[in-house]
Amino acid sequence: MLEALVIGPRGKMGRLIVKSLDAAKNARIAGALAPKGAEYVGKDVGLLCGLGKEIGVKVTDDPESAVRDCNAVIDFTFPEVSIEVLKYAVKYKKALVCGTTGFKKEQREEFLKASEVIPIVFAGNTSILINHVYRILEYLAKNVGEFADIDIVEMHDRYKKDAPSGTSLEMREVLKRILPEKNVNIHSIRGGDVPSTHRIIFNLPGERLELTHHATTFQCFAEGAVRAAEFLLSKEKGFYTMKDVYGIS
Ligand SMILES: NC(=O)C1=CN([C@@H]2O[C@H](COP(=O)(O)OP(=O)(O)OC[C@H]3O[C@@H](n4cnc5c(N)ncnc54)[C@H](OP(=O)(O)O)[C@@H]3O)[C@@H](O)[C@H]2O)C=CC1
Ligand SMILES: O=C(O)C1=N[C@H](C(=O)O)C[C@H](O)C1
Repeated sequence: MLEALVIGPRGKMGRLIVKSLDAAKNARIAGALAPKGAEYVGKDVGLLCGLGKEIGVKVTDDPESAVRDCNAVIDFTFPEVSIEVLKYAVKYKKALVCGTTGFKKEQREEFLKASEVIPIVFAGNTSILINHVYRILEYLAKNVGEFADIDIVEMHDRYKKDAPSGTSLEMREVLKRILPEKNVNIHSIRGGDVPSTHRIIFNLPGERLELTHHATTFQCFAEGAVRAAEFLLSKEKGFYTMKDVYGIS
């Protein structure tokens, strides 16, 4: 059974992850970790996250006990926070789902290194459809990429801190693996309350293909995160992506 620790339960994603865990059959919310001294430390997680009921688990700001008392950590916060969380996950040998974006290269490498000890899903986008889009991009890159001008346009709400989005960077990585010399521009737009849109444009002389994914709510990301944590329970160590979680070959 999944006994998950949610990092940042008051966050946009943190709240939804708590809700998804509450709705999942074989899962329990083992804990919720807030920043040191946050005013909601000690509150019941169910009430904080809008479940409309107490679940008997209090928000804590003690990472040691929080990580020790779970079997998987789900973290959608900030790069600096996630790097701290990673250290505790390694110390207590716990599975880790990291959905945070905006990492520097050196920070990403720390996750790779840690995956020699613990199982990690590292994913800039946990939705099922986006992970199928990655597969479609491989196909297009192989078959028409050489002749196409390729651009990625991503749009998010005005509160999103990082740009380009983690998803658009992953998309470019997928394309560059097949077309290392190709210039793929990313165009980032921040505004209003758009949850998440990614459009990949393949421009050929005389024709154009536009592939667009819209997340209409953030629920798809939260459900993907819980599925990733469940996936990790049978793994001892290793670096996984959502393609592994969804079985996309
Ligand atoms: N992989 C994916 O599919 C997706 C990834 N994301 C990524 O997830 C990340 C979070 O996004 P979002 O939920 O919108 O951000 P929010 O700003 O809404 O939430 C971040 C949370 O982190 C908490 N936090 C800050 N410091 C600490 C700390 N030291 N310990 C514990 N918690 C801490 C904050 O707490 P407090 O509220 O107290 O300030 C806040 O609640 C971003 O990087 C975003 O890009 C988002 C959606 C999908
Ligand atoms: O709203 C966000 O923040 C999101 N972040 C991820 C990203 O950076 O790609 C995934 C999704 O686009 C939502």
